[in-house]
Amino acid sequence: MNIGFDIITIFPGIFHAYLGESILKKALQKKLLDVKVYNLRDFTTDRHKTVDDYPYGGGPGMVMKIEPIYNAVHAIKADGLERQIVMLSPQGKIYNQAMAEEMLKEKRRVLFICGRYEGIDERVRESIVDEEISIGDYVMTGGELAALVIIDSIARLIPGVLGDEESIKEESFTWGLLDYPHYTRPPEFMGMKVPDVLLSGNHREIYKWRRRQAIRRTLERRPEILKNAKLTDEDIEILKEEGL
Ligand SMILES: Nc1nonc1C(=O)N[C@@H]1CC[C@H](O)C1
Repeated sequence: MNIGFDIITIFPGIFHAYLGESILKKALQKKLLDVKVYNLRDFTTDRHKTVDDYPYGGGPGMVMKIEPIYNAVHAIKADGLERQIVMLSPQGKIYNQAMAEEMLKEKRRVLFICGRYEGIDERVRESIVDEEISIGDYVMTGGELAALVIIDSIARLIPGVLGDEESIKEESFTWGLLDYPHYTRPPEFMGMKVPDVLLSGNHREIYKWRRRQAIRRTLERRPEILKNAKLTDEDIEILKEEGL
């Protein structure tokens, strides 16, 4: 059984739009993953379907109420499946590829609580949430994009979702490095030529060139991630040649 996602949001259409296209649409059709989207307003009890209210203590904006979220989580969990309940917020652990791989490996269903407004009543964090995740140090209008980023980056790791499983093995962060440069036809465009080695058909030389480019690019742009990279002795030689 593959990983599954439940999503609590006041904007279900955001998910239907993104998950209704391309690779993820096909993956859902092939049941390589499962995503259920719940409209938080369906778990309110008043005729206005209220999900937010004014903040105690005053201040700008509105705060998401705990009762609808509690009702939604309680109803979703009634199927008895074990879930990791994740709240998306800028105060969470910064998301990365290692977390994507870990969540996939755990295969535990993930329930996303997507915030809106100024934020969510703190008692949700205290009594319902297992983990808080942020996709970066910036503030969005809602947590929906964060949930989609996590779903997308995990789904593409599921065998059979991408056409070519090889691409996962050699991409940014899988080596623990930034990606190498990619080229396709034409071989020359406005005087810019494709590196000869890529036209040589020599797979060993092409691999070495790509590895060198990935190391060089990582050194230039993100030297801090080198310390966690899975470097071979040959890589160490390249680093020395690159002056490190
Ligand atoms: N960065 C992030 N990573 O995950 N979520 C966010 C994020 O900005 N959330 C918004 C904050 C207020 C609003 O409720 C939703």
